[in-house]
Amino acid sequence: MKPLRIALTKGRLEKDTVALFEKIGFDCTALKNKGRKLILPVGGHQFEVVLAKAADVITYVEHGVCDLGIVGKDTILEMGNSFYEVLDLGFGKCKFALAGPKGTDFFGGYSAKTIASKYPNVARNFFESKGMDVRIIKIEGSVELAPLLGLSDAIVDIVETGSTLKENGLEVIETICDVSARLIVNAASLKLRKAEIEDLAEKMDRAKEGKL
Ligand SMILES: Nc1ncnc2c1ncn2[C@@H]1O[C@H](COP(=O)(O)OP(=O)(O)OP(=O)(O)O)[C@@H](O)[C@H]1O
Ligand SMILES: O=P(O)(O)OC[C@H]1O[C@H](OP(=O)(O)OP(=O)(O)O)[C@H](O)[C@@H]1O
Repeated sequence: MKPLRIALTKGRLEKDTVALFEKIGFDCTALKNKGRKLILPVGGHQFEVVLAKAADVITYVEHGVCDLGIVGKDTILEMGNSFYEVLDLGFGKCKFALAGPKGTDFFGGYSAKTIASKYPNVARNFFESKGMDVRIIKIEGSVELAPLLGLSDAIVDIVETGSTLKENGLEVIETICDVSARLIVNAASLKLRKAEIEDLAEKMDRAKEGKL
């Protein structure tokens, strides 16, 4: 049987994923000593971990070239989902928030607002749910710069500790929703390799709860 292929978001979610796999008892030596290699065996040759950017994790799972993926809820909310989200992994915890310059009355006044975000769809849905018409500008990173430079009135972005906002004179105006890492599964894989996938998800769930 070929290994189950798991797309894993490079960066912040890697360490916690390795810790969870090791709690289950999967050998992560190759993943921990990966160098520049992008496809690594985990748990002997039971699994193959593919290291990818967050949005690409979803693309690979949707197209079925990876059976499973580990990705933040932020990326799922932004990109939509034609896959199954089977488990909240309980790490990579942060929030989506609307934030702006400290002390400004964002919802006061009648002028049309401009919002900068790396997550334009999340921002659009948030303002649509409020019945507010805003202009949204897509920014690729360090979104906090946009209001500081006068490009936008506010931002929709991830907040974890709040340090980036604080150090740049910004504050949360409204929290939008919680974000954490999720286990996602390709629809066909879930049918064809149901037992293996359910077994893995159950192990990850138990390890997360400290029951292994
Ligand atoms: N400050 C944060 N605190 C906690 N989790 C975060 C934080 N920022 C991002 N995340 C989560 O970790 C995931 C990966 O973030 P990471 O910063 O590693 O890469 P990225 O922001 O998607 O892309 P880039 O490589 O361009 O920085 C995010 O999609 C989100 O779910
Ligand atoms: O509340 P904090 O703990 O300060 O974390 C929030 C920051 O972390 C993320 O940025 P990241 O470091 O991923 O860089 P980016 O802005 O380039 O995406 C996010 O976009 C915020 O800027």
